Amino acid sequence: MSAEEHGPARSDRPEGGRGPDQRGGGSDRREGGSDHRDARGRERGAARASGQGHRTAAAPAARRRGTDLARGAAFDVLRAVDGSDSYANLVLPPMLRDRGISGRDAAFATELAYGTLRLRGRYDAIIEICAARTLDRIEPEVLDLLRLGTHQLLGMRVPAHAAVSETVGLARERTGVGSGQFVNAVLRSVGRESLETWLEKVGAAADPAGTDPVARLAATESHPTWVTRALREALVGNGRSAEELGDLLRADNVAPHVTLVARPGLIRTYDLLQQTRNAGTRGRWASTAVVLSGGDPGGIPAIRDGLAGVQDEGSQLVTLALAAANLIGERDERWLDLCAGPGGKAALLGMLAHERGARIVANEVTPHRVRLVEHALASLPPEAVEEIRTGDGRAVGQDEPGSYDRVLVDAPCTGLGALRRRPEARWRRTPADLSQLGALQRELLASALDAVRPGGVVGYVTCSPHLAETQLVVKDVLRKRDDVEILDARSAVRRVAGNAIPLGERHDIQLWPHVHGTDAMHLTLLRKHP
Ligand SMILES: C[S@@+](CC[C@H](N)C(=O)[O-])C[C@H]1O[C@@H](n2cnc3c(N)ncnc32)[C@H](O)[C@@H]1O
Repeated sequence: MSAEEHGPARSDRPEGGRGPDQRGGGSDRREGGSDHRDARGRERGAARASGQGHRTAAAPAARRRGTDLARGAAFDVLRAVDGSDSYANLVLPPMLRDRGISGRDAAFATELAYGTLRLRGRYDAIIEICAARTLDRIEPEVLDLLRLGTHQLLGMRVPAHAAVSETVGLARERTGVGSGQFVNAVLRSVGRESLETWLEKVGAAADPAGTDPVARLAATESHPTWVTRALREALVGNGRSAEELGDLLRADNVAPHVTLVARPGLIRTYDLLQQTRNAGTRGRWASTAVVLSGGDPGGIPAIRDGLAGVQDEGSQLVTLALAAANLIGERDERWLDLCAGPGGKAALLGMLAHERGARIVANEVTPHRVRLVEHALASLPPEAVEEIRTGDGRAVGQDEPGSYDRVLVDAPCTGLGALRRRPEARWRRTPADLSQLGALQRELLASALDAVRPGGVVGYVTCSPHLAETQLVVKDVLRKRDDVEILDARSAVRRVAGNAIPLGERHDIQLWPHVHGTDAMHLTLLRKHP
């Protein structure tokens, strides 16, 4: 899972660890990865020359074994995701380690597994056409093999003969000779057309009358239709054009660069940059952000020592903005992170508080995620942290009314703003999640507003742009109270990101992957009347 996490606890990785697509061993930033591969799918030409490829002196037989192992690992990841609800980014890295898959083979396996999962919707539509049968009439294991083969053909540009023969070989090994023939026939059919032609066909199948561009985009850009419609509504509801939808969906299909946060007071951004040895550049918006062009963040000393972490720039920005918001009244000494696990924002917030002589309380409901918060805050000076506690954030407002100067509610949400980081997430979520999470989001925000002192500020944050999790939650909670005003969060964000950052007409903030290069984070700043 990513450096940040959203939604009910499903991942147990400390902030400093590698997130989805935040691994070493390669990058699948292209929609489908490198386009320079030799007959066995290895990178060559520009990709190797740029140093992305890991050079080895391995003999051809050993190389062959490497790519076979990589394809086998990608298949096993898809099976784990399908069969046991596992998360690809939690399953793949240890699998690569256990099987001794490294360097270019690890990069190949990563591209293959994550890219296939992201583009599954698109590939399923193509496979259905080529197999001339509905997907429910294909064995799940065989379907995964077809998806992997299709991604090699259309997403990774592995030469067709290698993509087909290697996948057929894997099919024979894993699912029997009969399935090998079927896989061979379907993949040959896939390989007969270009990606562009397939996108035309898939789009036409999804929108035969030519009247439903959203259904067409959902199919071609591989998002569930309900998610696609919700993202369109979110664009429009935030004053952006529905015409941007394609760009947004395409941005979701590209793995983001790993972004680091230099925790203020622990390390300067300049010094973190030095430690990246020319692999890092400054972030676009947050003064704390360093963007890596490649490599393993775990190898950077500041990450190992907890002076820096892996954190999306949007997460940094909303945290910095909460700290920059204007309070009324002098006191600014107790800050609360109501939903802190696994602790990325709490670590940044804690250091921002410390710089000002304030202290943070980090609250989290799930005990094992409290351990992650403890890990994330371990490198902070003891005087920065008042308490790390296990508790239901919904009770804090009643238990400690008016106690805090600043409160962060980074609410559990669908995570629809971080799809680029979580290869399978878009296929897991359902509209039913919205109502379950919506009730919790409202209660947590109401509790935070009770817990903040008069004149204090609450930051309501989601990693989802869905209107039902953002604007509607705030509207509903405020309908029941008259002691709160919505601040113009744009001025706080401009103070920390500069005036060039594109923001809309609204007082709340919605960031976008295709505009800001961040996750689609939402921030509303609310101040209690003094
Ligand atoms: C979006 S994540 C927070 C991410 C975190 N701020 C970070 O940057 O690392 C939401 C967290 O809220 C927690 N949570 C869910 N229900 C809660 C509740 N009732 N009270 C407190 N925390 C809750 C989840 O376990 C999850 O860890």
